[in-house]
Amino acid sequence: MRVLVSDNLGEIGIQMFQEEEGIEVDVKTGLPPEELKSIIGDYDGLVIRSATKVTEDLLEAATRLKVVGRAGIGLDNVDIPAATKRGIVVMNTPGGNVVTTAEHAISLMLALTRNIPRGTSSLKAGQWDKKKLQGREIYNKVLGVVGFGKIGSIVADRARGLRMRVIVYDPYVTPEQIEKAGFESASLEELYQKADYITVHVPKMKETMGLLNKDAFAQMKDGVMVINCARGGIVNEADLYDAITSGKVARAALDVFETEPPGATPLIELEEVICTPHLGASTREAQTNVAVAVADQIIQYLKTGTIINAVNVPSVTGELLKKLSPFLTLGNRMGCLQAQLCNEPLKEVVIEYTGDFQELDMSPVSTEILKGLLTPMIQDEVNSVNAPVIAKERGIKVTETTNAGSEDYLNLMTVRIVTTETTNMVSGAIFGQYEPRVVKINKFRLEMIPEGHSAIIHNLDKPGAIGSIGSTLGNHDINIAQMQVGQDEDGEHNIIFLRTDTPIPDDVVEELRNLPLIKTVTPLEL
Ligand SMILES: NC(=O)C1=CN([C@@H]2O[C@H](COP(=O)(O)OP(=O)(O)OC[C@H]3O[C@@H](n4cnc5c(N)ncnc54)[C@H](O)[C@@H]3O)[C@@H](O)[C@H]2O)C=CC1
Ligand SMILES: O=C(O)C(=O)COP(=O)(O)O
Repeated sequence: MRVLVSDNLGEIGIQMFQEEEGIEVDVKTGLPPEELKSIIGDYDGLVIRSATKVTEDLLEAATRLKVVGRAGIGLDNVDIPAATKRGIVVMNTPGGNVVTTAEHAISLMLALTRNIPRGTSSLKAGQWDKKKLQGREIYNKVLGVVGFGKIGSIVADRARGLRMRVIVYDPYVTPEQIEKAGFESASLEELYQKADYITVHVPKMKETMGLLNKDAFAQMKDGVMVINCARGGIVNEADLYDAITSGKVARAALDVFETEPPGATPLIELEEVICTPHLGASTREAQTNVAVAVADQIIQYLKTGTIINAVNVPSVTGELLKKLSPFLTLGNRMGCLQAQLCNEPLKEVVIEYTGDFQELDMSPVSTEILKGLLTPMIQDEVNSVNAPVIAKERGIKVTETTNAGSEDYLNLMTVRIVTTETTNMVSGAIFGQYEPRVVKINKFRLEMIPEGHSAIIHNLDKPGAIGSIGSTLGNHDINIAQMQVGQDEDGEHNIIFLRTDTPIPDDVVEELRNLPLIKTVTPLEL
């Protein structure tokens, strides 16, 4: 497995890759997009921070890539839908840099209020601007925190320690939760009207781009100060420039920019603006945390399939993986069996878990069923990341239900598929601890080991039918490894499941089909 680190990663993370048997790591930072594209096809894993842009164009060349790991939080530089479509897991390391980033927001607020950058540069230029650089206290001032997630809540807590009055707006956190944490919950309008300082801590998304714009500034107090340590563009830069030059906003502190690096823009050149080059997460502690986390997560995924902190696929911890492992195998085989039993356009897949599944997150098994089902049907490479997306793209409705009781089995999985022509049902269970069995195909009960070269034969339940199958295969030197006969409820028909040591060639399948008591023969590869 080869891993490429394309942005600066803490040395400890690189060492972890180097020390891992079976993993080779290359560090190539600051590559122009075309150069990165020319080498990405050689790698199974990619480690990034905010500089590398993981675009659809790059992913097109990433034929081997299995995982993108972001040493940090924001994933706005990754085309997540494009990665998902290609079956690439995208993971970040939430939590590792949140204290550091919150401390940076607080540092910027204090530096802004007390003119620290301007004091430094004027003193270095030989001046002593005491009067001009008078600041103000933050004590008892109102801080409006927009976004009460991991970083916003730490900023609120630190500001409380500085004896500020903190008000919070976050539409996805209940007022009770905000109040329980000891802060005042506010609407966005109230926050704009009351705050002396506004700091944003929301992700960059369609809904948050330009959140602080012309209309928002118009609602704010005169002389408000604005801090953006989240993402460029959440505070609209052109509108901020106008709000500062018109005197509405007194000052602003920016760590992030609409384009990075931004160059010398009119906004940055304003005396009222202080800025840092996306330093929010840049401390030794945070970079150690995120480097260790990303290296650990990527190693675990590449070596064991354990998924931690992925944003485009459910997490599967080692423990869950162990518990689910037999069901994953069974699910894949059941999907694969269904695909071969009815190869007509799929409309719907209904997955039912009956029995002792209540405590388990079965979504990875459902994905594995879809993977098994879609793989024989389509050309594209289907995997456990993109199977649900491919199903959705093809207009296949997928539903999953979990029920408590099963009459005959401790755990029963049923996959019902609805095609344009028919409905087909397959049920499976785990025997003992690990043995997958298909136990029902529509009305037929059986106990079939779903693996290898197999065939399903429908025949009339009359003497000689089974013998004729055995002799036909024998005549062609095909050894039967397992044979199971299930009887239809009407007693007239049988379903025969055969497992053979070698595949049954097409001409032999045809010969079987022509036997007098045989109705259908479906060869299977499971
Ligand atoms: N400057 C830097 O170096 C760093 C910047 N960041 C940025 O900070 C952002 C926040 O990080 P975390 O706090 O860890 O994320 P988080 O996911 O814990 O919190 C985000 C919060 O924003 C809230 N939110 C979403 N839409 C909102 C809206 N329209 N209005 C108000 N609130 C809204 C969510 O409910 C959530 O509580 C990241 O997405 C990243 O872009 C993160 C780390 C370092
Ligand atoms: O973690 C984040 O979201 C950050 O913005 C940190 O960015 P960086 O890793 O310092 O380029």
